[in-house]
Amino acid sequence: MFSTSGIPSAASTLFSAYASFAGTMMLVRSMANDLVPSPVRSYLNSALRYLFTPLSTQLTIVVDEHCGITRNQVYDAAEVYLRTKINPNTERLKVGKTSRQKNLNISIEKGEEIIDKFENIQFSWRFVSIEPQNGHAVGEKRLFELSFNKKFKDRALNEYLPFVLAKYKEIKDNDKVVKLYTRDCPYSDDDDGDGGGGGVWGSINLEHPATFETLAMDPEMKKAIIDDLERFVRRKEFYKKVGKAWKRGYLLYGPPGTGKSSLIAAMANYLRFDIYDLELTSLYSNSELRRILVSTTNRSIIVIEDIDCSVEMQDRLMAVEPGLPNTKLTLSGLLNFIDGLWSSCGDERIIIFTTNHKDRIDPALLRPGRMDMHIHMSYCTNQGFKRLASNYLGVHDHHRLLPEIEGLIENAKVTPAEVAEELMKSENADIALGGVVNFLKRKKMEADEIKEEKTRGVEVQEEKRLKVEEIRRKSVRNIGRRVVRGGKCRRW
Ligand SMILES: Nc1ncnc2c1ncn2[C@@H]1O[C@H](COP(=O)(O)OP(=O)(O)OP(=O)(O)O)[C@@H](O)[C@H]1O
Ligand SMILES: [Mg+2]
Repeated sequence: MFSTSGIPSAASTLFSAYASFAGTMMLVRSMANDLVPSPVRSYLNSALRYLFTPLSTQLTIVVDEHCGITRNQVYDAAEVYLRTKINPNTERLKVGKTSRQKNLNISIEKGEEIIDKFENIQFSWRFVSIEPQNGHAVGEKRLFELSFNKKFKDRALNEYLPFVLAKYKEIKDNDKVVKLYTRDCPYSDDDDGDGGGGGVWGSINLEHPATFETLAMDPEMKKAIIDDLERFVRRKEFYKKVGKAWKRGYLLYGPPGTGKSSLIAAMANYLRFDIYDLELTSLYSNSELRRILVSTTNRSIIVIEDIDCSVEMQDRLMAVEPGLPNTKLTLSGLLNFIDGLWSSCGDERIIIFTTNHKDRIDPALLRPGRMDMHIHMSYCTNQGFKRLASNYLGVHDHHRLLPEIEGLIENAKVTPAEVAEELMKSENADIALGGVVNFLKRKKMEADEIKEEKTRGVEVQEEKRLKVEEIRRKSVRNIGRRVVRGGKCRRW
C-alpha cells in the first residue's frame, strides 16, 4: 500500500536508515563502554562537551565551605556579606540565632541567587548545597558560586573579594558581644571557638550600658578621648613603621563615683573590645602574671583598678621561681614586663589604670611616655548635669529648676553618681529635680559648716597661740624684773 504513493516509501527509507544509524551508534557506545577505560571515557566526554558548547563570557569561582579541615574564610565572609544584599526578589531565606548572638542570623537558602553590583561590575552569587547520596545531612557539601564577566577576573580577585572580606570583619565586629574577663569568675561562656581568653580567665557578657552618649563629662574631653581611640585603631601601619608596639595606655583618676569604671565600659562598648579585669593583689608569681597576660586576646582592654592600692605590691615578695633569683614584683617591673610582652606579641591592646588618688601612685606610672593620656574624672559640672537630666528624665534645656541647679552645682562638689541617685528617685521631673535642689542645698550647708568649723578651729588655735605668747612674754618680764631686782643685770 505504501509503495503505490512513493512518498511514504521515501519516509520509510529515511526512518529505516535512521533506525539502523541509531542502532549502530548504540552498538558503538556499548562497545566503547566495554572497551574504553572509564577515566579516558570521562576525559573524552568532557572534551566533546567543551568542543560543542558555545564559548562563555562568564567565569565562575567556586567558594567551598572548607579549606581542607579548616573553614574557608571567604565562604564565611560571603555568607555574612550576602545577608546585607538580600532583596525583594529573594524567595527563600534561612533564619537562626544562638544564645549569645545579639541579632537574628538571616541567610539565603540553597539554590537562591543574589546579584551584587561593585563599581558597576555585576556579580552573581548562588548558594549551592550538595546532599550526600545516602540522604544523610552529614557530609552535605555547601558552596557559593560567584559568576561574573571573565574580563573582570583580576578585579574580582584583587578588589571585590577583599572588599567582601573587609565588610565581613566590620559586620562581625559590630555584632560582637563584648565580654568581661575576670580571674575569679567560676565559669566561662566563651564557647565560640575563637580561643578568647580561655583557661585562666572566666568571662561573662559585659552588660554595662555605659556609652559615650550617656557619659556625663566635659564634652571636649569626651571628644578628645573618642578621637584618640579612633586614631589608635586605624594606625596599625603607623605603629609598625615607627617600630612601636600597637598599644595605648590611659590613666583615669578622680574621686569615687565620677565615672571611671563607666568610662572604661563606654570605651569597650565603643570599640567592641573585651575587658580583662586584672586584680594584681591576687597574683603570686611572675610566671603566673606572664601566663595570664599571654592568655589575653588582641583587641582587648586590660584594666587595673585602684592602682594606688594594688601598688602595695611594690615591696611584695613574689614566690621564688625555680632557676630564677628571688624577685620582687614592682610596678615599674610590671610595666616593663607588659611593654616587653606586647612588643613581641599582641596587637591593638589598651591598658587602663584607675585611681582615686593620683598623688599616691608610683612615679613610674606618671613618667612621660608611660601612660598616653591622663584623664581627670571630676565632680559633676553643669554640662554633666544636663547630660544626666536628659538620660534619666528626658529633660533637656527647659525646666524652671535648671537655673537654680546651675547656680548651686558648680560649687557643690557632688559626684555624678550622687546626682544620678537623686534623679532616680522619681519619674516625675519636677519631683526629681526638686530633690536635686534640696540635695545640693544640703551639700552646700554641710560644706559651709565644715568651712566654718575649720575657720573656728583656726581661730581657736590663734587664740591659744596668743595666750601662750602672752604667758611667755609675762614670764619673761617677771624674770627680767627678778633679774633687775637681784641687781645682776639691766632690764631691757
Ligand atoms: N560621669 C558619669 N556619667 C554618667 N553616669 C555616671 C558618671 N559617673 C558616675 N555615674 C553613675 O554612677 C555609677 C558609679 O560610677 P562609676 O562606678 O563609673 O564610678 P567610679 O569613678 O568608677 O567610682 P570608683 O572610684 O568608686 O570605682 C555609675 O554606674 C553611673 O550610674
Ligand atoms: Mg570604679
